[in-house]
Amino acid sequence: MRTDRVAVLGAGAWGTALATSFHRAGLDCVLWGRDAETVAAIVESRRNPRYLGDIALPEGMKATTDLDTALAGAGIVVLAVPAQTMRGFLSAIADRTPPDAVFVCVAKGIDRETGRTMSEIIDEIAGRDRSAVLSGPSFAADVASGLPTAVTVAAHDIEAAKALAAALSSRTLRCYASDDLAGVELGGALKNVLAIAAGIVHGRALGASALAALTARGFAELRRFASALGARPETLSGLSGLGDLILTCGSEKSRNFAYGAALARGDDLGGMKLAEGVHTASVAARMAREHGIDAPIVFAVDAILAGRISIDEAMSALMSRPLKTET
Ligand SMILES: NC(=O)c1ccc[n+]([C@@H]2O[C@H](COP(=O)([O-])OP(=O)(O)OC[C@H]3O[C@@H](n4cnc5c(N)ncnc54)[C@H](O)[C@@H]3O)[C@@H](O)[C@H]2O)c1
Ligand SMILES: O=P(O)(O)OC[C@H](O)CO
Repeated sequence: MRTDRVAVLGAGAWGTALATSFHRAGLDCVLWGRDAETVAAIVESRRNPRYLGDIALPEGMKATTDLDTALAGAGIVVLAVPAQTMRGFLSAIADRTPPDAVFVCVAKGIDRETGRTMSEIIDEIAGRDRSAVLSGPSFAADVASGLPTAVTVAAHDIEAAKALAAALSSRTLRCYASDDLAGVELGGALKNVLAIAAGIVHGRALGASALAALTARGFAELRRFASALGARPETLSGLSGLGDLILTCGSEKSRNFAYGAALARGDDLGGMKLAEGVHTASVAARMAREHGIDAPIVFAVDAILAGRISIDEAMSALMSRPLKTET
C-alpha cells in the first residue's frame, strides 16, 4: 500500500478537518472540494467559513477544485461526502483514481436505497482490497483545532488497517486498527439515529436521568443491531460505538443531537447542518424489522421523523413497553 500521498475528497467540515490533520502530520495531502468559493477561502485566507467557522487552517495546506489534480499519485483516497451521495460519487470518480489506491470512507450512514454500508458500496464498485473506513468520536472542529482525538480505522485485512492507521495517525489524531468493518461502520451510522433521540430528550427537558437511560438503552440496541448483522459485540464497546454514543448523545455540538433538540422544541429545521441520522433512521428501522431485531429507539425516531407519531406518543410507548430483564 502506498501511504505517502493522500487525497481528501469533500471540503465540508469533516474533509477539511481531516486534511488539516494529515497536513500537520507531514503527509502530502490534497483536499478536493466542488465549491470554488470554499476552496478559494481555504487557499487564500486559511479558513473554511461555511463549514468550520473561524478556525485557522495551517499554512501550505493544498486544496483544489480539480479532481484529477487531487487524485494524481494518491495511494489513499479519503471519501468525505455525505453517505447518501457515496454510491453516485464513488461511481463517478473510481475510474479516475490510481488503480492501487485504497478508499477510506469517513461518512457515517447506511445507503437508504440498498441497505448497504459504505464499505459494501466500495467493495462493490472498487473491490474488497481497496475498501476501508474511519470512524469514532470526533467533532470536525476539535480535529481541525488540533485537540486530541482517537478513532478506529477498519479494513477487511487487519494488516491493511494497521498500515492505514499508522499512516493517518499523528500526535493529535490516534488511529486504532480493526478488521471488524461491520462493527465500526454500524456503530458510526446508528449512533447518529440514537443521538437524535437523545437530542429530543434534551429538547423536551426530560432530565439528566432520562438522558442517561436513553443512552444506555441505546447502547444495548446498538450492540444487538450490529451483532445481528455480523459485527463483533466488543467492537461496539469501542470508539466507534460506545465512544461516539457518549460524544453525540451528550452535546449540542453534535448536529444529530441538535437536530433532535430543535425538533422537540418545535424550532424551524430549515438551514440546519447535515444530520446523517435523519437519513439513516428509516433504513435502519427497515433493516431491524427484516432481521427481527428489537430496536425500539430506532423505530421511535423513524416514526417521529416520518410524522407517524408525535414525540409524546413515542415517549409514552417507550415507557410502557412490557417490563423485561435487562439485556
Ligand atoms: N462534521 C463532523 O464533525 C463529522 C465527524 C465525523 C464524521 N462525519 C461524517 O462525515 C460525513 C460528511 O460530513 P461533514 O460534516 O463534512 O458534512 P458537510 O455538510 O460539512 O460537508 C459535506 C461536503 O460534501 C460535499 N458534497 C455533498 N454532496 C456531494 C456530491 N454529490 N459530490 C461532491 N461533493 C458533495 C458538500 O459540498 C460539502 O463540501 C458525514 O457522513 C458525517 O456523518 C462528520
Ligand atoms: O455532529 P454529528 O452528530 O454528525 O457528529 C459528528 C461526529 O460523527 C462525531 O463523532
